[in-house]
Formats: sequence, C-alpha cells, structure tokens
Amino acid sequence: MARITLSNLAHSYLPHPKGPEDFALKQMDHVWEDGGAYALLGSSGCGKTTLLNIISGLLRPSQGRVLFGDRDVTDAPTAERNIAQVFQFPVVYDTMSVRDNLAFPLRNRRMDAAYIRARVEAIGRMIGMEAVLDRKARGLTADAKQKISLGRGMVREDVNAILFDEPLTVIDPHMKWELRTQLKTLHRELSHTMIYVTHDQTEALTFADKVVVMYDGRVVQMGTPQELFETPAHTFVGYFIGSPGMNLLDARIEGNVAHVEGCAVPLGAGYGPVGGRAQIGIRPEFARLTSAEGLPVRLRRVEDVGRHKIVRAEFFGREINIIAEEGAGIGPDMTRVAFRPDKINVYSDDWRVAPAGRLGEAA
Ligand SMILES: Nc1ncnc2c1ncn2[C@@H]1O[C@H](COP(=O)(O)OP(=O)(O)OP(=O)(O)O)[C@@H](O)[C@H]1O
Repeated sequence: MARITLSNLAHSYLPHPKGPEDFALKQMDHVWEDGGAYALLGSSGCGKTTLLNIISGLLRPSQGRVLFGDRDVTDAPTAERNIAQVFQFPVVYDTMSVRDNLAFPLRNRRMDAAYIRARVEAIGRMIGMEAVLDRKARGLTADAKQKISLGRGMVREDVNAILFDEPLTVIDPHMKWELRTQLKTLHRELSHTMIYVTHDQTEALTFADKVVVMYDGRVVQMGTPQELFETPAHTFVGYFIGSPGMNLLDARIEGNVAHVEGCAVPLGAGYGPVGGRAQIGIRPEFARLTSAEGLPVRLRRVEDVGRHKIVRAEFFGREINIIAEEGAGIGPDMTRVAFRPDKINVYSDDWRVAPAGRLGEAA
C-alpha cells in the first residue's frame, strides 16, 4: 500500500494545448493518503476518469509526476503499479466459473491454492454470490457480472490502491446500498487506499471519509462530508452537494453585514473587503420562513418529500429554497425568509472567503 502524490500534474488530450481551456485536467498538486477511503465526485466531463487513468497508468500525464510512496511511477506501466481497477461496466470471462473469475488475479500471482480458496470464498460471501461460485459467468445478469468485477477488484490484499470508476451504475438500487456498505466495511478491515469515482453525491458521502470534489478539470475541495456541507470552498460544491443545493445571492459585504437588493442580512462573522463578484451562500436547511424578519419573498410552491418540506420561494427573480420541518405550518403571512447568520458563507468570484473573525472574537 502507498501514499499517492500527484505533483504539478496536468493533462491535455491535444498535442499542442494553447490555453487552460485545452486541458482536461488543469495543473494540480494532490495527495491521497495511504489507507484513505476517498470519493472523487463531480459532474460529467470534469476530468474524474482522466485523473483515475493517470493514477492507474492507463494514461500518461502531459505534465507533472505521479509518486507511489517515494517512487516516481509516471513512466511505469499499469502492471508495475500494483493497482486494482473496477470499471463502470463488467469485465468478466464468460467461459469461466464465478470462482475462477474471482481467483484469476491471485492465480496470476501464483498464490497458494489454500489461500486462494479461502479468499475467494470470503469475497464470494461479501458480494452475495457464495451459492453460485461454481456457475459459469455466461448467462448471469449484468448486475451479477458487475458484482464479480467488484469482487475481483477486491480479491488481492497486496495492492497499492483500488480504483472504482462509477462501479454501481448497472447495479439495482437496493443492491447498490448494500454493496456500498460492504465496500466501506471492507475498507475498514483491509485499510486499502480506495478511490471511488462517482457523480452521485449519496454514493460519495456514504462511502468516503474524504470527498474530493472536481469541477472543470480542477480539485475544488477535499473534505469530510460535514466540511463540504458546512463550508463549501467553492460555489460549485455548495450547489452540487445537498438537495436542494446551497442558495446563492449576489451581495455587497460590509463587515458583518451583507447587503442584498437593498436588504441588510446579518452575518455570523466580520469580513475584510471582498473583491470580485461577492455572494452569500446559505443552505436551505439554515433558512426559515417568517412573517416578520428577513428578505421579502414570493412563495412559489411547497414540496412534501417525506421527512421535511422543500419550500420554493422567489426573491427578485431568483429562487430561494427553504427546508421546513414536516409539521411546520406555512401560513399566508409567511412572506419572508431569514437565514442563520453563523451558517452563511461568503464567496468572492466563486471561492469562499475566510472570515476575519467570528463575532465576539478578536478579529
Ligand atoms: N480520449 C479522449 N480524447 C479527447 N478528449 C477526451 C478523451 N477522454 C476524455 N476527454 C475529454 O476530457 C474531459 C474530461 O473527461 P473525463 O472522462 O475525464 O471526465 P469525467 O469526469 O470522468 O466524465 P464522465 O463522468 O462523463 O465519465 C472531457 O471534456 C472529455 O470530453
């Protein structure tokens, strides 16, 4: 197992890139700590697969170095990197039994037969296929075949890292939850470095200890699910994570007050001058409808989604979402929305601005 360092890395698929827009991965430095469970989260086309393929050696970066521990592997082929990779669609040998498919990476490395038998049975149990180990893979559903691919990715205990590229796309929703939980358990048992690529925030937040969010070829934040929720470093993180995402409003910041369309919104901290496009960001969970204080809004609709309600309101042509308790009464006089000051984040040109000091603290 190894710590993986990406140093001064960038990648363009073009032979002669002219500017940043020609790079699928913009210049980055990033470290994946040994034994971490990471999710790599971002929307389609942001560079997740490119990054994964550079780590596994399927792709050589056009700039920068890849280190496993202290070893520079930038030019090392995939086979030398000791990486297991699970792809979006199943890769199984149809003519082999489930057992032989699972045993394949171990037999390749000439492991002891008794060890292979025990290990394959343990993995078979983990993916819920112990009863069909001796069946041929041919004729199994796509779902079952993908479970074999997952099992094969995890069968070796001696790999540097396991990379999963949207591995649950073809798995049915119930099994998805179960496999994700099992992957997490397996991570705790084996402490492999695992990098799990997904564009699904639920998958990312339930699997990973640290979520790496990518946007437009860059890592915009690495953090725990709680950090991504409470202090999104970039407006994309605020918008992409959460359901609905963070509310963003253009503002002028003056110390501990944000001025939004002529209304003063108290902030939980003081700020120095905020340049560029200034915005405040507030999660719908920390906004509430009131009749007396806050920004004047027009209620558009209320969606009952089980444990809570999502209130869609409008403020000067922009949507503001509010999450209200299931039993909350929403009367016709509730035409204002107030924010929890300590939960408001401030952004300058999409990047979070650190407060100069919390209220009540020395700045
Ligand atoms: N082989 C390639 N040749 C040229 N451009 C490519 C190639 N592979 C990817 N790209 C481009 O690089 C950018 C990043 O693609 P990548 O597949 O890494 O994104 P992704 O985040 O994994 O997306 P998805 O979730 O859709 O797989 C995209 O603009 C894509 O069109």
